[in-house]
Amino acid sequence: MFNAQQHSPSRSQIRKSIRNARKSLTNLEQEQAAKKININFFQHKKLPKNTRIGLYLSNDGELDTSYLIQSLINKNHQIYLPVIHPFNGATLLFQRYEKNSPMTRNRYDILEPQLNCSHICPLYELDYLLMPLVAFDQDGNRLGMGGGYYDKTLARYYREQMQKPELIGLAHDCQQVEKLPIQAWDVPLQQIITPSKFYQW
Ligand SMILES: Nc1nc2c(c(=O)[nH]1)N(C=O)[C@@H](CNc1ccc(C(=O)N[C@@H](CCC(=O)O)C(=O)O)cc1)CN2
Ligand SMILES: Nc1ncnc2c1ncn2[C@@H]1O[C@H](COP(=O)(O)OP(=O)(O)OP(=O)(O)O)[C@@H](O)[C@H]1O
Repeated sequence: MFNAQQHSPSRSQIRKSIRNARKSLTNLEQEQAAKKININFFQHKKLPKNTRIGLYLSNDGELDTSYLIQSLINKNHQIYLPVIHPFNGATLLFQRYEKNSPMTRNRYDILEPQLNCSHICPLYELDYLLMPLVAFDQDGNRLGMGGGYYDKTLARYYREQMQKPELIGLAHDCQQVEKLPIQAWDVPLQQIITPSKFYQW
């Protein structure tokens, strides 16, 4: 495990080192991790019918969500993916994703659904938000790609202590660090699922 306390690395140093670590995983390791996360998720979460789940399409060595998305769709749950807000460019909208949804690439070359306002779900109507992350620590703190998209999107949710959605991080085991240097706007996670562990705070 990366020992953040001993070397006191900055957020950007941790970001760089963990992004390299997850990008070095082989295709086989990624595939095995994706299958394990699928099993691990359903072992820990018993979903009522038609659960609304915010997810993401993997990029940059992130934990591959494709098996999990397929399983959730097969069980008739509703999947929503992040779309970078077309006007403010700083927060995320969550839009319904189905097998034939038209997709487009955002400014980071990540696939997102083509904006259709009638398919957007307000954040507070999602039951779960499964979030990508670069690094997490033993207190459930999350470090992302550095755009602040999730933190800005969740700012009101955190301030007003909303009940929904439940925030769950998905990560490879190698993305865990001992302690992250945190910032005032960081929104901690309630659970983190890795291929081998389930953390809850
Ligand atoms: N799969 C996935 N989708 C996501 C996120 C994510 O972390 N993962 N996001 C979570 O917020 C948002 C996108 N945020 C991102 C922020 C920075 C970079 C990135 O690659 N930055 C480059 C610099 C690119 C540039 O400025 O042109 C880099 O740091 O190398 C990617 C995504 C929305 N969708
Ligand atoms: N609630 C907020 N209000 C205003 N600015 C914010 C807020 N949250 C984050 N920011 C800004 O966004 C920038 C990036 O934040 P941070 O490094 O925490 O992103 P991240 O968590 O790594 O990325 P992401 O949430 O996109 O995965 C910071 O410079 C910060 O100024």
